[in-house]
Amino acid sequence: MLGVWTTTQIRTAEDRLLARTPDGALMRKAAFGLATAVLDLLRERTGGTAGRRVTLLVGAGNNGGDALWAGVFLRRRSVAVTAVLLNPDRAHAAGLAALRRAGGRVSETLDDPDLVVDGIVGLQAHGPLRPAAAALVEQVEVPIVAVDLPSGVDPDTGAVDGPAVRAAVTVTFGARKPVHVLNTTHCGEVRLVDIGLGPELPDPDLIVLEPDDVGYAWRVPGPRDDKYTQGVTGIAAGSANYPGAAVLSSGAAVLATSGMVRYAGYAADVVRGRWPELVATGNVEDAGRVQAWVVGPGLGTGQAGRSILAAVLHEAVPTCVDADGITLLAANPALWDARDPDAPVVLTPHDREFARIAEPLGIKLGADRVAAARELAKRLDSVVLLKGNATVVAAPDGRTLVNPATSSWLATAGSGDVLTGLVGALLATGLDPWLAAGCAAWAHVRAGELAATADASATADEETGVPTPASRILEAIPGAIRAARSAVAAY
Ligand SMILES: NC(=O)C1=CN([C@@H]2O[C@H](COP(=O)(O)OP(=O)(O)OC[C@H]3O[C@@H](n4cnc5c(N)ncnc54)[C@H](O)[C@@H]3O)[C@@H](O)[C@H]2O)[C@@H](O)CC1
Ligand SMILES: [K+]
Repeated sequence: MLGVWTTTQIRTAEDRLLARTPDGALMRKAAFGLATAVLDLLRERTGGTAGRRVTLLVGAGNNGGDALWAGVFLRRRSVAVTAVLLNPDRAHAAGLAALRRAGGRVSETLDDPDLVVDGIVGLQAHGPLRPAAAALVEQVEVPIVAVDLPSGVDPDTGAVDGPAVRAAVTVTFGARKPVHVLNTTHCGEVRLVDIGLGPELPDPDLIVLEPDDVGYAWRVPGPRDDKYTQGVTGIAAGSANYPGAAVLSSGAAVLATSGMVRYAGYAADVVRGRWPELVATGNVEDAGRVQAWVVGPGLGTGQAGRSILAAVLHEAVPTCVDADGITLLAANPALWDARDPDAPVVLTPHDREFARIAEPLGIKLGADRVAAARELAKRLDSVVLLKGNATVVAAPDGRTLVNPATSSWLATAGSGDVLTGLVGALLATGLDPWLAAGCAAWAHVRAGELAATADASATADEETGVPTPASRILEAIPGAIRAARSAVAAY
């Protein structure tokens, strides 16, 4: 499990650490780690380091100071270093003097570098890049190493509102900040340099699940288990017009766990034809006992869908409500009010569904997606899984995890139906609903990655992957589970 801390938490921890550390020591530790990453990238991109050219973009604060001190270390490895000072009067004085002594140059232009270091702004960043910085960044045609975070991106929300640095590598210090998991597109590869902050940090504000966390949580059958004891999943999805959603959600549940899956709805024949191991009936009341329901994908938003949703909520077991189920809930608050408050609910909205259900409660989905998901989770006393490039999963008690995307291939029709089936299957195993949603989101991303690359060792970025329809994501679920389970085995 990886921890993520807000900038306020980090500043407080840094102040405590600074108070018991000699002047400048932390910055030099940070800068040394930064220089190491720059050298690695230079080697990777140019085959060497000596004589290569690095330009530092230096802002007014300590972020620029880190860049200048890294320049000093780079000079010791015979790298030609140029510093462009965005605010010459306020550049970090000691760092600038040391760089000059080490033979670094100050220039007003980029000077045709092999690599650029973005030390424009760090923890104190507010709003988009200012015009002078934006103009410089726009001219850069080589890889950028961001100091602490890519300038122009909000450190706490990852939001971008105007020009911003898109880094190949981001080198951060002491602890991961929200930007590093909420906006992987602008951060690139994130490297964490230890500056001894650990003992000063409180509990993290957000967490990111790692493969072994998912592997531990994923229930597998033991010698005494049968098909019922592992949790039976019920799927109420699809309609006469949209049987596909039912096939995808049911399939994800069938592949996710070894327990039984039941289907209830208008697509029973189609679903049974595709998944013979599943037990299908026409309606929820006849489905038999399940430990968790999935309701919503492809249900339609008319009277028929409304009745199915009401029937599922009446069962009072852990339930994942998705897609049309969310739209129906938003339009029929009475259904929500009538549910058993002790039966956990996981809502899995995309942005528009989120707005439908949250806006009547006065909750707006703005730049701070974590805050919005938390607020809705609290207000509805439910787990909220807010889909997006980074998926946010908030529990009513405030626990929040982020599942960063590794590519955008999952943005495809039917992809959400697969995710819902995974959530439902994990709920049925009795897993804590917040963790169930988080593990499902992790497996979904991993399956998308496997499907897009067809290579278990690769991560799928836009350069190497191929479009991956939802049926392919579905087929890759066993590979994703295997990846999580083998991470446990390797431990
Ligand atoms: N405090 C510490 O213990 C450590 C701090 N470190 C570095 O210090 C950084 C924080 O330094 P500071 O607190 O000096 O603040 P920053 O360097 O983040 O900000 C400096 C200045 O940038 C300006 N600025 C704000 N938004 C801007 C924008 N959108 N475009 C252009 N300029 C903008 C502000 O006027 C601000 O004064 C961290 O990000 C990290 O890089 C590291 O050296 C590690 C240790
Ligand atoms: K920066």
